[in-house]
Amino acid sequence: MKDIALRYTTDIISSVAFGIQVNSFDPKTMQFFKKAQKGLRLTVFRMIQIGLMFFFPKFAQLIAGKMLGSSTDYFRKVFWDSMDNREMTKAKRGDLIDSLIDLKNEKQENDFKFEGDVLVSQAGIFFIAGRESSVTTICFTLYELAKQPEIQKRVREEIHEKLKEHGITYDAFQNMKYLNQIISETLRLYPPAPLLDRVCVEDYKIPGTKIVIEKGTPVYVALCGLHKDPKYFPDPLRYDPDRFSDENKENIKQCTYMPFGDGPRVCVGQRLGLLQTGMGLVSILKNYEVSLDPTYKGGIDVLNVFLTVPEGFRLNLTKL
Ligand code: HEM
Repeated sequence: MKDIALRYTTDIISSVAFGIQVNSFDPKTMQFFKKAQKGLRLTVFRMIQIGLMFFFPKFAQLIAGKMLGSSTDYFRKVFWDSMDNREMTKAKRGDLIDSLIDLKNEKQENDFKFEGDVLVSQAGIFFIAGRESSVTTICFTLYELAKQPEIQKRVREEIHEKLKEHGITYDAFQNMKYLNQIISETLRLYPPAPLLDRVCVEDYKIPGTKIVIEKGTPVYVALCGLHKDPKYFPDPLRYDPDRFSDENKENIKQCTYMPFGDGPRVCVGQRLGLLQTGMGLVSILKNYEVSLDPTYKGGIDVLNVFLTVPEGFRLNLTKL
């Protein structure tokens, strides 16, 4: 299941970030997917590196590896081929490549210049941040729906009704209220990027305590703890999409639910992330009933810095 979801999001994000069409399901055209899998493979070294980037960013620079691992040269070439081709043809696709060409050609005002690998890494971070987060959301949603067939039945009815009204369109997804509630509830229990990192910009006294967080102190927000705090989400371990119904979501306190972060550094791909997660789920749920595989034990990948399903994640799909 994770493999299918990865191929699906790879095809979408490669289009958005690198401006190219790939088909990761076709053995003849899956080189891009294979290179992504190889470059982004989570080795112990890579996990240490990601951990250092979060907790000791200065130290991480000393042992900096390449963001796209051993596939960096491949992705660099794909990126520049796409940029050069776009500049030559002057075509516009409304994707990241269009924006990066504009940035590159603008007058560069200060010390930070949009050139060379700085440009490549914008596509790289989009690709990394946008691919696996939706895969995680798709997988955990299907897992929860397999555990709760009545929720699955209700959302499937909605999907069929809205597809009949609107076809597979953005409007259809916008109108699938229950599906959107389901995705929100999955992101509460399983936030794919479970740690927000900030640096305190001025001394701050925590109200009602004597504790002062000094300017310059790194601050980490652990989303799993926040999203499962019974003060904000009663019976927090229960998967209940109705927490996000129109009436109930009014009661969610600001900054207690932040699967996409918050403030000026909020996730730039939030809408796309929701859309690709939603459409992935629609494609599966409209045609397949999802049930638990008795050999699969559940849980999360405990070795990963990000929150994701463990190795061997599997579900049964039955064609309707
Ligand atoms: C379900 C899907 C997604 C989730 C849950 C998610 C979550 C997050 C979170 C929590 C952050 C940190 C925000 C903060 O610090 O306040 C973030 C940053 C970011 N996200 Fe997403 N994201 C998703 C999808 C996407 C997609 C589809 C893209 C792009 C195509 C994307 C691109 C980015 C980028 C570029 C950053 C900033 C990274 C940086 O500051 O270095 N995300 N995302």
